[in-house]
Amino acid sequence: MAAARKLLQRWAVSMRAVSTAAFPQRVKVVEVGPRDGLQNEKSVVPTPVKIRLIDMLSETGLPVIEATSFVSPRWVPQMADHTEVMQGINKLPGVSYPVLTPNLKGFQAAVAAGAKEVSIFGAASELFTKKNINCSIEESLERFSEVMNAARAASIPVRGYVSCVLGCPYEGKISAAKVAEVSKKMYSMGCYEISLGDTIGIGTPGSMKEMLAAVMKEVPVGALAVHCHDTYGQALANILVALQMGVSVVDASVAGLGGCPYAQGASGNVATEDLVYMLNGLGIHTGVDLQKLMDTGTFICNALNRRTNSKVSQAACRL
Ligand SMILES: CC(C)(COP(=O)([O-])OP(=O)([O-])OC[C@H]1O[C@@H](n2cnc3c(N)ncnc32)[C@H](O)[C@@H]1OP(=O)([O-])[O-])[C@@H](O)C(=O)NCCC(=O)NCCSC(=O)C[C@@](C)(O)CC(=O)[O-]
Repeated sequence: MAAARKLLQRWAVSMRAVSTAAFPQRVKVVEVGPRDGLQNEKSVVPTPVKIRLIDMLSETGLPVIEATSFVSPRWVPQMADHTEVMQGINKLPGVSYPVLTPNLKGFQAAVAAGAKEVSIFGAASELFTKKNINCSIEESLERFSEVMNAARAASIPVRGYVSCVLGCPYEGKISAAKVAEVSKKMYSMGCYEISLGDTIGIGTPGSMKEMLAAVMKEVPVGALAVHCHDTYGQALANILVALQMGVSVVDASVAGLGGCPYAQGASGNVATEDLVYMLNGLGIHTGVDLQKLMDTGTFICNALNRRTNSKVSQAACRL
């Protein structure tokens, strides 16, 4: 493993020959593996495994680890142990552990379990919104404003997701104007950050550029994040375009775990290991220890009895 580490560092340094003038100097990596990664697992992942995963991720230097979601256990049984997870993890100072809350009920349960930050999740597609949270876009925004009011009263920061920004499993193409409209509404409500989700990983650098250009007219780039699933192998390329356009917050999932239960066939998010490797190569600071991250990926893949989706971890295993 020490040899693998040395080689990875050497490659990362040699890659810095690439001009980095156009990129942000620092990127905040938002780890979504414990939530986005595990919500779609067929067999129930034992709560102690989830807690160990989050505790290992906390030791890697990641600043944000999305821990779980306070959604209906009938809709997403895999997240039914949200309270036990929130109360079982070792919360390190300086790391935030946001959770998903679709409505006021979820928000109240999250706060009771000790959450200090939450995320609301909307979409730029009517059909996806219906399948995912059982309401229209307009109704979802009404529910979110109740969450925002309660969060404001409790001084809890709220992140907003907009799904299907580059395509929808039910409606197909989604216009950049619609993504910009929903993003603007969620930002105006008080979300401190809007994470733009390519839920089915169908985007390309071309469609990412067009969508971001439209959204950036409505929401400051400093308040934007990208959340790229890797279904079509485009995630890193799409993220690179986002970085070039000034985005400095990127979501990722350790070992590339995951998918959305309401987006059939969608694969996991970009693997955090691959993202950190690319950012290291660009000389962009993340504060994340790649080796510890790879060890964490190995832990969760062994626990789930599956192969990692991280190309970097696959390569390191062959060294
Ligand atoms: C939003 C609901 C609850 C509406 O579901 P509903 O059935 O319309 O809700 P309802 O208000 O009619 O209530 C029905 C029952 O659910 C209960 N209920 C109501 N709310 C909650 C709650 N918060 N927690 C626990 N229970 C709840 C409520 O109390 C009631 O219980 P009953 O009286 O029948 O016993 C449901 O559709 C749901 O839970 N959906 C979650 C779907 C989900 O988690 N999807 C995955 C996350 S999104 C994603 O992955 C995309 C993202 C973020 O990663 C970005 C990207 O990739 O694009």
